Amino acid sequence: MEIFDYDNVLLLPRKCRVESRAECDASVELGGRSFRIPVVPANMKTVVDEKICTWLAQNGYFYVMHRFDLDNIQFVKDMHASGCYASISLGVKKPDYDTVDQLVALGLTPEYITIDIAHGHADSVKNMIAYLKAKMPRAFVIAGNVATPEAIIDLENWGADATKVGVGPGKVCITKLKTGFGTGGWQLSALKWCARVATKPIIADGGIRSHGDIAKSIRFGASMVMIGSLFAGHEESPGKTVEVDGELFKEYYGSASDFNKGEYKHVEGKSILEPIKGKLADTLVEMEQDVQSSISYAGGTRLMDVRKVNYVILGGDNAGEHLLM
Ligand SMILES: NC(=O)C1=CN([C@@H]2O[C@H](COP(=O)(O)OP(=O)(O)OC[C@H]3O[C@@H](n4cnc5c(N)ncnc54)[C@H](OP(=O)(O)O)[C@@H]3O)[C@@H](O)[C@H]2O)C=CC1
Ligand SMILES: Nc1nc2c(ncn2[C@@H]2O[C@H](COP(=O)(O)O)[C@@H](O)[C@H]2O)c(=O)[nH]1
Repeated sequence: MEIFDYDNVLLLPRKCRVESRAECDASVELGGRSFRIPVVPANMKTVVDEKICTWLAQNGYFYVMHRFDLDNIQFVKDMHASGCYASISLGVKKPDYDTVDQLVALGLTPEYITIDIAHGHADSVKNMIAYLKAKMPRAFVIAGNVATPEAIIDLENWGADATKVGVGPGKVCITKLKTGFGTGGWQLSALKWCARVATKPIIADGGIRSHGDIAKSIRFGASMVMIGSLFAGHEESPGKTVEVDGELFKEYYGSASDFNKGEYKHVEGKSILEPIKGKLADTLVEMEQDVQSSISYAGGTRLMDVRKVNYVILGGDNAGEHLLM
């Protein structure tokens, strides 16, 4: 198997087919809705809150609300009252089943439900998918996180409508160090490996460090990417603002960090400071423009044209040009 990651792969251009990058369509379809870009901010407490999720939904973007210290019922009610789709996260424990029961009792169905646990290739996820499919058959269920083709096959067979790939590549992740497991350092080739067997959309989660990594993820089989660190340092970001030597930063911490959990038990995340870099809306526009440029370099007009390009691996044992024959 070829092992590579975002920083040692480059995509190869094909003859341009547009006169302007504005002709390139960066939108993607997921669960029956079209979104402006194939990007979703991570469902983490220092990345999204109710206000940001509402703004994203109202402006044509996909969002997944986090599941920590949150009244999911009220959130779904508020989103629907604002005329927006509701996209929530669930775990696999008793309170998560209670949430589903309450939503059903109130006749509320979130349009998207993300089952979000560290080790998503598990019977606990199988059981939750089955419960959701029985109680809320119209909800689009995303399940994760996983790292192998076996896991993708199982999650899809268990009924997931999409899967989320990435165990340990995140910027505030310490899973690799604490457990010796994961896709940290080879997330892009893990994505490629998983995509070979996938028949439903994959969300590539974690490890995106620059906008060009979005196109690379699409090339290797993702339909969408989930990003935390690139979103955590905006003026509106929910993390605490911290001043260091006259410079402003935002706190960004892992969902499995003691900061999020409130205790030091099974900690697999840390806290860092992200420099503040302006408004979220501006970053999203820049991402859209950069994805449009990627599509134009791919010689295409639509997002999935990026899948057709060749690539090179720089350095290492797998170095070389990889041509689509
Ligand atoms: N993408 C990634 O690499 C990672 C992401 N995270 C994020 O952190 C948050 C908290 O995750 P998580 O701790 O799973 O959530 P929860 O604390 O809600 O745990 C979910 C369930 O999975 C069990 N569980 C968790 N890890 C394992 C494991 N390695 N093996 C067996 N069972 C396990 C837990 O039991 P018990 O606690 O008793 O073991 C619990 O029953 C989530 O948002 C998750 O996405 C966390 C780590 C890695
Ligand atoms: N191993 C851990 N992974 C975590 C934790 N909290 C979140 N995450 C994952 O990271 C991505 C975001 O990655 P980034 O590189 O874009 O910053 C997020 O979507 C989760 O999958 C954690 O505590 N430990």
